Amino acid sequence: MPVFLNTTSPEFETAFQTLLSAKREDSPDVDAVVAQIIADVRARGDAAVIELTAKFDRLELTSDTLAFSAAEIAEAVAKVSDVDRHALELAADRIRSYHEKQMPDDLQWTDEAGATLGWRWSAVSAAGLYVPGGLASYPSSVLMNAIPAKVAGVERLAIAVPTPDGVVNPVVLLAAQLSGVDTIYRIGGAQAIAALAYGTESITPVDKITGPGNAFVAAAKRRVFGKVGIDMIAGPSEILVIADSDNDPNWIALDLLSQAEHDESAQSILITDDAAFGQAVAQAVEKRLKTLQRRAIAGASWRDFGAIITVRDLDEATTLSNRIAPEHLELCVADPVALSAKTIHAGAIFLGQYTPEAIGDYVGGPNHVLPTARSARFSSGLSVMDFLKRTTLSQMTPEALRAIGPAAEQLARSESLEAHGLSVTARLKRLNG
Ligand SMILES: NC(=O)c1ccc[n+]([C@@H]2O[C@H](COP(=O)([O-])OP(=O)(O)OC[C@H]3O[C@@H](n4cnc5c(N)ncnc54)[C@H](O)[C@@H]3O)[C@@H](O)[C@H]2O)c1
Ligand SMILES: N[C@H](CO)Cc1c[nH]c[nH+]1
Ligand SMILES: [Zn+2]
Repeated sequence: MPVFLNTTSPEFETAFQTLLSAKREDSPDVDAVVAQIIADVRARGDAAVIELTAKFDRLELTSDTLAFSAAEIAEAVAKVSDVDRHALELAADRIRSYHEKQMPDDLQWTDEAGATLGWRWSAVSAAGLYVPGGLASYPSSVLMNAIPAKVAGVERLAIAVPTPDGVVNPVVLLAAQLSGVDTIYRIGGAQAIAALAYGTESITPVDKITGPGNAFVAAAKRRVFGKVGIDMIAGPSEILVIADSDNDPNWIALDLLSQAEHDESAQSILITDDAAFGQAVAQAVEKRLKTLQRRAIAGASWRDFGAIITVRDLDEATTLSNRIAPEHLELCVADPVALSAKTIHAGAIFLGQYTPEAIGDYVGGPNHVLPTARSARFSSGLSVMDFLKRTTLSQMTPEALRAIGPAAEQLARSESLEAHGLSVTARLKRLNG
């Protein structure tokens, strides 16, 4: 059973704190293993990647087969049904047009001192997208990672997807093709991250690595950060639903289960101003769990991390929601726009009872790679900005240098950085004759 909390109870604050700090991920000591794998890939390149792929994915590769060939991709993609293709194309189109609107403008102006200032955006040259293997291999996540990169203007896009026993999801390959991915490597884990970051004889290094993965992938991303950029370390999925009693309990139960079925460590929380409605949702969840395909995973998540919180009113719901800072927030209330306006910490907000979170996972348009584990307090979901860098621009005229140079000379003196000051002084001397 999930926990049932009520804000009128004297024990509420302690129980809520426990909910917020629940440790939802096993963190086995993988870092030492990952450090060793990265060192091995750096030292031995292809040979290390090939050996580790044989060991962990039971797949024998050569330098020539690390990447799928064009013929292999075409053969796999031909197996995708028309209905799957059309759904993926619709999703890709909607994700692309949403992300196109995120592109920021360059800006330049001349200030009162006569200095021309500004900034210019440019894309990273190459990005590597990690796609988890096996059952966790989601074509939708390929679109969500690759399309913003392409919209940002990334020239070279590579994917690393492990294919345990040689098995690959053809829809993943189609998603890569639709998004404009150049190369698809059939490798995974820390060795894939190391190869993308440092390069090998057959794998050209990239500048930025994005995408989710297991503990080995996450530890490797942390370790290669600095050599390359990374997006974030994504944790287990989360959903918080705020719902009044004017909802179908069955719909809300399914929304809670939609994230619970991702992972035993996922977290689904309902906040409602009607205790009886909360009970009805809890019953609907139990009923659904009897037949859901992924009931073992969803059931464990709901039992260990699920919660139903009864509040006095919807203002109190928003206060709690901002403290939780969920990855996904559904507002199934009469005036979702008003509640949304009061929300300051959430990765993505879904307004109204006709906007299930699953729409955002696939076809809404906004990105589904979002901050988890309360990191929505200080970060945002994946966007074109993750694949862009901002370069600042400054141009002084003689008048501008005369106007602001002396202050630079003074600051250089106060920092005892003589050459700094002199580089300004030398120019001012010439200008001032
Ligand atoms: N947040 C999201 O959007 C999202 C989406 C999809 C998947 N995921 C997460 O991605 C993860 C997928 O995990 P996965 O394991 O199925 O696939 P994965 O691709 O992340 O990892 C598979 C790789 O792990 C490495 N590995 C496994 N055991 C190892 C060991 N003992 N030592 C060294 N390396 C080892 C192997 O190299 C293997 O290729 C899950 O945690 C899932 O929740 C998250
Ligand atoms: N909800 C996941 C992110 O939290 C993303 C996803 C992919 N497929 C379905 N859902
Ligand atoms: Zn999902």
